[in-house]
Amino acid sequence: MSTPPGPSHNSTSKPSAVAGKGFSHIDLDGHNLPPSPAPSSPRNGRKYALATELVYTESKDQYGASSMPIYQSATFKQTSANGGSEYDYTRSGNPTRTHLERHLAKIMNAARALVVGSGMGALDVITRILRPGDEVITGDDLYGGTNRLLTYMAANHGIIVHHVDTTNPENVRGVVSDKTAMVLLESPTNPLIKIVDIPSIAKIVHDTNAKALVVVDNTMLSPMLSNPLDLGADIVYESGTKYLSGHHDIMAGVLAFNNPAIGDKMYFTINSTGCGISPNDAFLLMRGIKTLAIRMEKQQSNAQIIAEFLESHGFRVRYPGLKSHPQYDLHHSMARGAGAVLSFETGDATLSERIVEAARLWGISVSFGCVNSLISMPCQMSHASIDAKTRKERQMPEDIIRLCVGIEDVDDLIDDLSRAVGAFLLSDNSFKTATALVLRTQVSYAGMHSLKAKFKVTLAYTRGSGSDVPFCVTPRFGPHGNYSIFGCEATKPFTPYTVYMTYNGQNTTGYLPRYLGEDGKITYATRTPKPKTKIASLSLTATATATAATFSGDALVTVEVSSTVEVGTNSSSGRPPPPDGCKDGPWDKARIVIGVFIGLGLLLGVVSIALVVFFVWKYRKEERAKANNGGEGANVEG
Ligand SMILES: N[C@@H](CCSC[C@H](N)C(=O)O)C(=O)O
Repeated sequence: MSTPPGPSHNSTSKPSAVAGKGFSHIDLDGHNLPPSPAPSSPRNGRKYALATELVYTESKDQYGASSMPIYQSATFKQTSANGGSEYDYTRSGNPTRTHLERHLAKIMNAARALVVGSGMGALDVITRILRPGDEVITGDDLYGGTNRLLTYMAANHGIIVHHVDTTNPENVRGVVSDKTAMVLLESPTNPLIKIVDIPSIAKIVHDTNAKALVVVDNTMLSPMLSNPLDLGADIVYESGTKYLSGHHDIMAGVLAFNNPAIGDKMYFTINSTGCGISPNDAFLLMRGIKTLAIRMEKQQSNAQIIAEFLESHGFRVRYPGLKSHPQYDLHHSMARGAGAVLSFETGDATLSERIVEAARLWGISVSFGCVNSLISMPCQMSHASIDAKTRKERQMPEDIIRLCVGIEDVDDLIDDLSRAVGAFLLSDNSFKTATALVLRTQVSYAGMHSLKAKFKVTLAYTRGSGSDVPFCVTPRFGPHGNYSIFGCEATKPFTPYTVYMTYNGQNTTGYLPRYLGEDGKITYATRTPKPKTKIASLSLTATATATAATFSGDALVTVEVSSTVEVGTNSSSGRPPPPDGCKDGPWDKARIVIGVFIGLGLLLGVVSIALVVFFVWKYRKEERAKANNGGEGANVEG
């Protein structure tokens, strides 16, 4: 292996005098540099909790601007021909970028951070230290772009890449050697959400080869949830396009290190190749970072609810916030949260595709970390650059759907997902899953009565077109006999609102049961835009057993289901149910009448005022005209 300008690889070494020191005018290859290539981004040191540090900045702006201005300038005037100023040229450095880099170094627990134009740009800077013959060890599940760059380097630059299952550190031990120049890790991996034991791998690697660099892509967790430098990594990089900026309106890549020699090398490449972030994007990234904590908290709590929702409906969900994740403990030993990216499988790639395309609120988009929720099929999108054969070898499920959860109202997200998922689950060969949905039927009810009832439900399903076909089966009992509909059903958390139903082939939306008759008959309140009555604590659980199930084509199929419903409450909240199903009760009618009266009264008032104003105006006008006529006459005569 040839020797690039080499870092000491001592991951424990403390920051040198990089901070605050004038930049050396001799570069790593011993050349004299033009004056003042921009300096470093020394760590200011964290004093407060991370959420505080994210918004707390110290800048030496000449006017004390509380938000670091955008220095939209390519060049900087110097006080003498041989330097004298901190900046000369924005490729080398720019005050807006330096401010951002200092801030990032602080929140990433790094001695130094550097920012470039994209996450892949950051990896490019890192991998430029590799030389022909160098070996790289990386995962068998990793972001498609990373895989593409490594494959390119293997084909063109003589790098040897080993893909191993990094969830087992022993697999890394099996290939690490004195030829290993870099071990490149993701945790969680993208998109299979596998967890990698960074501290164990870092130890194995450094014990075997002190020169090998452990590099971690921390994009999925962000500094909010993890600091891989504290776990033994030598370099951490992130796509700033994602959680750090949070709005999918810029591209950015961040690199951070503790070893100053590594920092100098990375800076050398950035200055030489000109990939540093622009002042404008540096400003936007800085602004985004300030809201990282609040965004991540909301995204993460939404993700947890959504993961539980999908899991409770029988899907195989990959998310480290779920106890069922095989590496739950490992993840939480390294990170402060589970993040907001999860994936799940449907068992069929075409079905997954249809689900993704049926989503409305969830945008079909690559990337993650945005305030908006996104849905994607990695094999066709973010990881499409990994060829199908390799994907198969690496056991990447073609049907995997990746969800990147945003900050929207979680009930809306679940509604949309339920509808998208449900639109296709009750199709052809998927009935088993549909049955699972039926069995988990659980609704809440703002009722006042107690009920113990046994009943038999006949469920009819007409396969419709588009995504409006509801997915879950909810028994409906009305005064006109027992019949059934398919409705989008909430489990946990309870979604009090929309139910998508088909009854007699017609799609309609409405709410979960509001009315429970004295006779134990339940009806739905349909076509109600918002529930007027707060859903009370009463819960109704229906269990059902499917006895027959064959769906084919567009045929109407009848499924016999016997169910038991138990409801028990004496809740006194809410108003009494109307006597007959969803018909409006006396109070509803009274409210309509009162509303009409108030409306008419208001209208009458407005019209009366307008008339009075008009007549007063008319009267005054006539009076003025009369007075004017009289005056003019007098003058003429005089
Ligand atoms: N067309 C792009 C796809 C970018 S995917 C972005 C990303 N990091 C993710 O995981 O979604 C490409 O080919 O790189």
